[in-house]
Amino acid sequence: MDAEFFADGDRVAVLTTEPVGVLDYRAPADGVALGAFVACPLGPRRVAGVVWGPGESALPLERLRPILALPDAPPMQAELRRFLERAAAYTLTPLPAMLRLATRAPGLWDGPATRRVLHRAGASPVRLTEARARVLDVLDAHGGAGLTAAELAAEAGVSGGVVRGLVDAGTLSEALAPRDAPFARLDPTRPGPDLTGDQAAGAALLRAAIAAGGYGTTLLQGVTGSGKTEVYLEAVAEALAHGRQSLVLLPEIALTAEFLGRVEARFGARPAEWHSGAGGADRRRVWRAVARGEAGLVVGARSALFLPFRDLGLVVVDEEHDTSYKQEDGVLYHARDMAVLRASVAGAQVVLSSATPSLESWVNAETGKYARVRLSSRFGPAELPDMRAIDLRAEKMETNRWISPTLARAVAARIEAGQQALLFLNRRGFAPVTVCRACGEQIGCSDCDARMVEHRFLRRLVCHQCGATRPIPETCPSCGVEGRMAAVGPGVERLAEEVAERFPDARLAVLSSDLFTTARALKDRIAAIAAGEADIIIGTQIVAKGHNFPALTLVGVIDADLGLQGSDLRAAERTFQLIRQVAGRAGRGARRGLALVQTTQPEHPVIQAILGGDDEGFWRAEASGRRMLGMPPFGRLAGVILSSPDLDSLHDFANALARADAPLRAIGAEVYGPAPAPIARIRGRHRLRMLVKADRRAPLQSALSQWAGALKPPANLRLAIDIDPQSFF
Ligand SMILES: Nc1ncnc2c1ncn2[C@@H]1O[C@H](COP(=O)(O)OP(=O)(O)OP(=O)(O)O)[C@@H](O)[C@H]1O
Ligand SMILES: [Zn+2]
Repeated sequence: MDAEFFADGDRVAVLTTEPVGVLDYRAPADGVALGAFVACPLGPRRVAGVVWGPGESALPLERLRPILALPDAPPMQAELRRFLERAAAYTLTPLPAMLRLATRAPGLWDGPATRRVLHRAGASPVRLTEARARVLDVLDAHGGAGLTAAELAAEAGVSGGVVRGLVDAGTLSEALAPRDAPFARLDPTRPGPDLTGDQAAGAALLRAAIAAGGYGTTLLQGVTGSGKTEVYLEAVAEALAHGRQSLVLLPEIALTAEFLGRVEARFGARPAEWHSGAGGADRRRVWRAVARGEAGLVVGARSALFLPFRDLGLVVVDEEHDTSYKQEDGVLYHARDMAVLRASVAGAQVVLSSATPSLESWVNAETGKYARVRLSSRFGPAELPDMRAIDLRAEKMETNRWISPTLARAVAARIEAGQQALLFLNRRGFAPVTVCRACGEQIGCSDCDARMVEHRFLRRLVCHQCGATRPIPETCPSCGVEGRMAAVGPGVERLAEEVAERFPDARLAVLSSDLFTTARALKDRIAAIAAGEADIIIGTQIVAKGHNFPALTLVGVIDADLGLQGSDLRAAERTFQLIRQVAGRAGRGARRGLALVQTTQPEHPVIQAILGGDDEGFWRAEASGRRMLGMPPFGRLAGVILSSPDLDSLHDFANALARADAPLRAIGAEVYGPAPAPIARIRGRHRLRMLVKADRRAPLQSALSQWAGALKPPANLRLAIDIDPQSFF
């Protein structure tokens, strides 16, 4: 067994966050623990690292430089170190890059500043006014941890004078405490809502799994509005009762506002929040509270998986099918898979929650690898929406109009009745294509193989690949003819224009990620919609996820065919999930909802599956198709993306790589390509793709690293390997 502590002058190996990886150093005078977060000199700089084990270099001890341990942070647990190693091996990511994900809390090294906080010191004052009682309640809710006078006054909703009065009376006294304010303790003994039979059975199963300890994964498969959140909060309660921490991953930070409120209603306090949009001080506070075990529940984005939990007992992946769980740049990882990996290392339970699970998770539940909890009806009187297709071939569509007469009538009827309607179009901007009517030229990005998208709110064309913008031209850049540039096709902004013309008195809300500069603004907008401050909501896929809009009774899908085009392996699955999810926003209140799906191919099997309600039949058909082709989850894929500004050297290297495929053939894998990527150039870099397909049990990662490691790419060429790719652009 490894030593757990290194004394003064011992030789230690430190994993740094730099590309050099592990380097040997000398333990400092006070010694240092295995896993300690340290700062170590590297040339003229000081870099972050973690003590990874005993040093192994042959350098004389006096040549090694000493390290500095991070004050008042517990060492990284063996569990997290093992997880980082296994995640690195699985995703073929260098370990230092993996460690960077686990140390992304700015200001960790700032001095241990203190702040003045108040504690209970004496008996309650004789004159216990209601305001004073509130202050004491707030302090008690924080479990004895102190708060500053200002925090206390704000949280209790009283003036500073009330707090000062309690100090003068001797009930509170001031002390110095570490700078970061503590998190209020969540109380798992508070009663939850009365669960329905299905919900109670599911909650009991999850609670028992947590009480038993150890790893396990459960698929929580319940229709939209069935109360999945209530059920997994019972699992959180059980983990809290056992003194273990929980992590709830949400696919969209706009969803956290509602979730925080529900946690507060259930446990009497708010959880810690972790996402990249949070400020540095907030992140440092969460990181430390998580490391010390003081934060019982963290809600966050996928990067929260790399937090240094003291005792992780539960990970929930809400909307587990959501595509945003796959990180598509930098370290390429899938948060759902990494959640399962981390939990298996930590001896924790995983709950994957969805109305429309990924085929991967569905198959794992079918084969018994995952347990399953089913919720087959909506909570309370709410029913699942009625779903119908609108056959666009039979509708009289005006040019440059996207709302069919049938859909327009349905919208008008809802507004008349004082209800909300949602129109869904998964396309940002005003129009996807700007074309010259004189010569047919389509305006493209100068650095990418992509058309520029008109954004009318910005009054500019935007490249959705690289973000480059330019003014909307008056004259054609190709033929020079003036005044013939035209917008072709719809985006949400154009749809909004049509809605404003057709329903001039309706209040519109357009939800598209690019229209909100801050997460706060988006959250506020969503809360306003839920409160009824809009009649018609127009949105991209951000409206499909988990929102509760009680007055919403009609969902119109503008173009159901959009996702069915192309040859993407998951086109059918994604379309099914997206349309089902967005339809699931309708009729969550007292009135039954209706979803109208505009399509030119109502007989298409995927459209039929969406309308028909035979979900299990759809997944079975998808699964058997994939099994026949040896595609995931029945076979394994790795995408290889090669990019370079220089096309010739890119081709040469890709061809050399393809010829050197012996290590891949040795495991029975097939190699396809190289071929130009569907988006053949991004930010001035040409792109080629290869695809490696292997048997489910083949040692794919080791073969890939042997293969790609044998050839040295020329300068400027980047090679990225995407294990279990979700996108193929
Ligand atoms: N047992 C219960 N008691 C009271 N309210 C409940 C109960 N179960 C569910 N609800 C309420 O029903 C609504 C839907 O529940 P919830 O949001 O948990 O569903 P969901 O399955 O997560 O939905 P979706 O998949 O669409 O996000 C919520 O407003 C929730 O508070
Ligand atoms: Zn571009």
